[in-house]
Amino acid sequence: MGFLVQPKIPVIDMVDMKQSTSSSSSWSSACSEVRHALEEYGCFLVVCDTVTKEARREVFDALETLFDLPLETKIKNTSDKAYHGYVGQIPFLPLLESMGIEHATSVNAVNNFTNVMWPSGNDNFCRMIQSYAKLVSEIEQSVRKMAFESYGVHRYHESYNESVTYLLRVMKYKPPNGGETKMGSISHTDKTFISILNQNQVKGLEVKYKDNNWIHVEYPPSSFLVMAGDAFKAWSNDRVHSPYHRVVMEGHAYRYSIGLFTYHKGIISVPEELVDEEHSRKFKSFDHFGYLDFYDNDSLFEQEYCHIKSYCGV
Ligand SMILES: O=C(O)CCC(=O)C(=O)O
Ligand SMILES: [Fe+2]
Repeated sequence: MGFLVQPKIPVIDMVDMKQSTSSSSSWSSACSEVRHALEEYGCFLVVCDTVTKEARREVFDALETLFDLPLETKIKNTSDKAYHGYVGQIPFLPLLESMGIEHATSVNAVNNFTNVMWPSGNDNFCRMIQSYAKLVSEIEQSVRKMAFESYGVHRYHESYNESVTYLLRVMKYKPPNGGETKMGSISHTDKTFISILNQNQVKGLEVKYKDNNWIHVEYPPSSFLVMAGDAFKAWSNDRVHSPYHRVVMEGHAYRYSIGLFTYHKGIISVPEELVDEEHSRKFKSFDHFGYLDFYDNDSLFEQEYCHIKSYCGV
């Protein structure tokens, strides 16, 4: 009789990578691990000590204070882009509230957001959030560099850096009352290139594996979940998997989470190196924010089908 082994999200330790040079064998084996995790799971947990325990705690304390602001203040978080401003009060998702801070690695942009929320200022919030976004954006750049390198297309890394834009989204999920749905967020794929997530001590995130079973995300200490979005899937000519995921709330505690979401200003094209006889072109060049609009206007947005294929599949 065999035992069923539950798949587990891979954990990649980057603490010791700082000393590695791009030509070292530990670097190239870490690049292969990143690629394997992205292709097999569409995500992995990265252990990284650049954001201290203290800084994480401060950020989650700050989120509590932010969401405690009156609703009329929070809805002032607006954007001309879908899913970039305040989201909440949704009848079929009563547990969720979230807000977005565009260009979150820039002090000025975070300052603008802070001044809308606290017209008399909140320097501490601004400093903490901008510094968190900056440190997490460095993790994003490292993992993207590793992925590009393992596909042999590192020459695109710098130009991608110039067109990347960072959205920091913060989420609050209240615990369900008896009888209320437990669904904190519907099953979806991210529309990003890469998303980097973190949570307070309250679990709830689940990722769908390729066998259709849901894996509960358990964050090891000092870790972040790196997840590929649909834009990465299309860029990689369908090699990278962008997994369905959802939040299911159990218990009585409030859950807070924070995600750094990357979008690409302008057009994304599959690198010519990733198209050959064995791998015919699967995606046309596409406008990343155009895809976000397409998804936002899709009457089937709640359904699990490949939205990116429908937008720009060949
Ligand atoms: O709250 C989480 O951990 C995940 C949130 C999420 O999937 C999203 O905002 O796209
Ligand atoms: Fe998501």
